[in-house]
Amino acid sequence: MIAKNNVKDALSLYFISGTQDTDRDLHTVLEDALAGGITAFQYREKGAGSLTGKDKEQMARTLQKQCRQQNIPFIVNDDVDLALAIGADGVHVGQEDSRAEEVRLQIGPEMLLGVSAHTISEAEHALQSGADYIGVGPMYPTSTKSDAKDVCGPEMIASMRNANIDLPIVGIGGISAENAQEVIAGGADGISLISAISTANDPREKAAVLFHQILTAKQKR
Ligand SMILES: Cc1ncsc1CCOP(=O)(O)O
Ligand SMILES: C=C1C=NC(C(F)(F)F)=NC1=N
Repeated sequence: MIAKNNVKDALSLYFISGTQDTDRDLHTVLEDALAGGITAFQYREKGAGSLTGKDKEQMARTLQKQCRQQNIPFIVNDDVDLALAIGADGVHVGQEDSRAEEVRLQIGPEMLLGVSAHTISEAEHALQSGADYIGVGPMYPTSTKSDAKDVCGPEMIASMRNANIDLPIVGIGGISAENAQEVIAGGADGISLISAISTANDPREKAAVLFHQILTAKQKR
């Protein structure tokens, strides 16, 4: 179980993927990304052709093992039952209905709870619901999530900080090596991304470049 006192560091370079996000074997992509220096991984199996049931559980268990070997937190998107069944380090849920409070009761105080937030009020609600971190976005246009909300940009993170929201925040949506620094400059503790790594020719190299960008941006703050 990840120590809750260094969630901000753990979220510096937060890779998210499901089998739908790459043409390669996801295990290989994750292995490369871990070698490149990602600090957290979220298994997000979503959309047409995604794994379900036992296949999904087996995939989750093998990916979790890869993360465990590197002492990297393994988070499950949405599927709380799966997260509990395999003893994941955390779950990430959307803001819809009062899901976050319910999920916190289901997972207990130890597991990490991540909540998506698109506005200051959603961020405050997530905080009250017991979230350990919030994912704010989309930072930039993205084609990875078809139902993504309007682009809010790193400015949204800055306004959350000005509203004294000091929960760990990761920016998400359309993040690449070219704009990662802006997201950190906006006040994020880390960046989370899918396609920049899942579709990279060399996921290891890409992760290393992104990690360096984040360190550089954090030193400039
Ligand atoms: C899951 C999610 N939530 C907001 S945007 C997004 C997709 C991010 O994918 P990418 O990093 O490829 O833009
Ligand atoms: C929709 C999402 C929004 N944010 C995040 C995270 F980056 F983890 F915070 N994960 C998601 N699946």
